[in-house]
Amino acid sequence: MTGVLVMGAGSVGCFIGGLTQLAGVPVHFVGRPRVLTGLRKNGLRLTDQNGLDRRIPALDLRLHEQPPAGLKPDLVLLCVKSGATAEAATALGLTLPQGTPVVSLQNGVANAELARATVPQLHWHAGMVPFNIAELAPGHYHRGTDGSLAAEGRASDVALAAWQTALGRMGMKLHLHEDLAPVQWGKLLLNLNNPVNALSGRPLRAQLLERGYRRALAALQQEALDLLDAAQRPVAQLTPLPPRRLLQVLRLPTPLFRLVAARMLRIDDEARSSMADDLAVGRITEIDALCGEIVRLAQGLNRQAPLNARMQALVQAWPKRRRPHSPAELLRALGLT
Ligand SMILES: NC(=O)C1=CN([C@@H]2O[C@H](COP(=O)(O)OP(=O)(O)OC[C@H]3O[C@@H](n4cnc5c(N)ncnc54)[C@H](OP(=O)(O)O)[C@@H]3O)[C@@H](O)[C@H]2O)C=CC1
Ligand SMILES: CC(C)(CO)C(=O)C(=O)O
Repeated sequence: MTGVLVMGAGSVGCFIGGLTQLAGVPVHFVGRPRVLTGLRKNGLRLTDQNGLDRRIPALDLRLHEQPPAGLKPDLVLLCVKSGATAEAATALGLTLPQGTPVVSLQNGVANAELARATVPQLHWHAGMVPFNIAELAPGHYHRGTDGSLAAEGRASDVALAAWQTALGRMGMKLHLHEDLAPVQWGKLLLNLNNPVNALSGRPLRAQLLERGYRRALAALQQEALDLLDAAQRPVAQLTPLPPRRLLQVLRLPTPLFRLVAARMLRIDDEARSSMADDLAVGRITEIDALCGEIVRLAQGLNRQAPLNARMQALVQAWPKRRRPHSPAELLRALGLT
């Protein structure tokens, strides 16, 4: 590959862009001054829970505040939060040659579609990142859980196939799917934990070890799964257990949950959801792309999604509250006691 452009150098962009560069592909990073300053000062360090610890010196990083004019990357990775999709897509559309492939590595099910509607001249692919990435220090990004990447595409998509090969050199798998929607819905179900985690104020592992938070998550997922069934939308299984079986496991008492969900609990002690990061620094969250998507799914069926709607309201009310919800408070607020 001659070059990859990362649009949105943050946790996902720096980690996956960094791996791509370590695989021998020149990578350009477009990001905010706060992030670029850290990268210029410290270089990029990538670590993971399996012992990865690699550095890219600052001098070897290609850093930009805007997509550079005249650049013709083989592939672009869109790594901004959902609320920034339209603006980032527009900036890409102004500089990239027509037909440049762009993979959205964002959560939610609608980002690639929104980008396509905003800038139809680029070639948009949905994508999915299953693992957690945290910025541990300026320039240091850490992967705290496992999993393989997925993207909408075929082996005949030259740039995607080349990226897949490059990532393979770094031990990272990328699965290509002609239709990514079932995978995206499967990921969205898992991401219904993002607001639970964010409102808990705890790291993911500690939060999942509290039965009250797991009951809240199971209720949100059950509401979503019932609606997905009613809408006849297939949902891919992204965890060792099928989604409905996972609901039962989430509701188990904690000692049993620890035993049955040992693999799910292979999470670094400090890992938090990306929404927890947003609440911590007062950014707009992706709640509309997660619970909001379930509420819209219900509306399309002339039904309601009261739990996901309440969760959406709780996250939106965070700036007034700014105090974590205990498990009992969260269950009460969702009407689950
Ligand atoms: N972190 C994780 O563990 C995972 C995240 N995801 C998903 O990946 C996506 C990215 O998440 P994450 O990496 O955590 O987000 P981050 O906030 O860490 O990174 C995104 C970065 O892009 C910047 N940005 C936004 N718009 C532009 C622009 N027009 N030009 C340049 N930079 C821009 C943001 O700046 P600013 O804050 O100023 O907008 C921010 O620094 C989200 O959809 C998330 O849900 C998926 C799986 C795991
Ligand atoms: C990996 C996962 C599910 C949880 O960290 C995530 O997607 C996020 O934090 O947004």
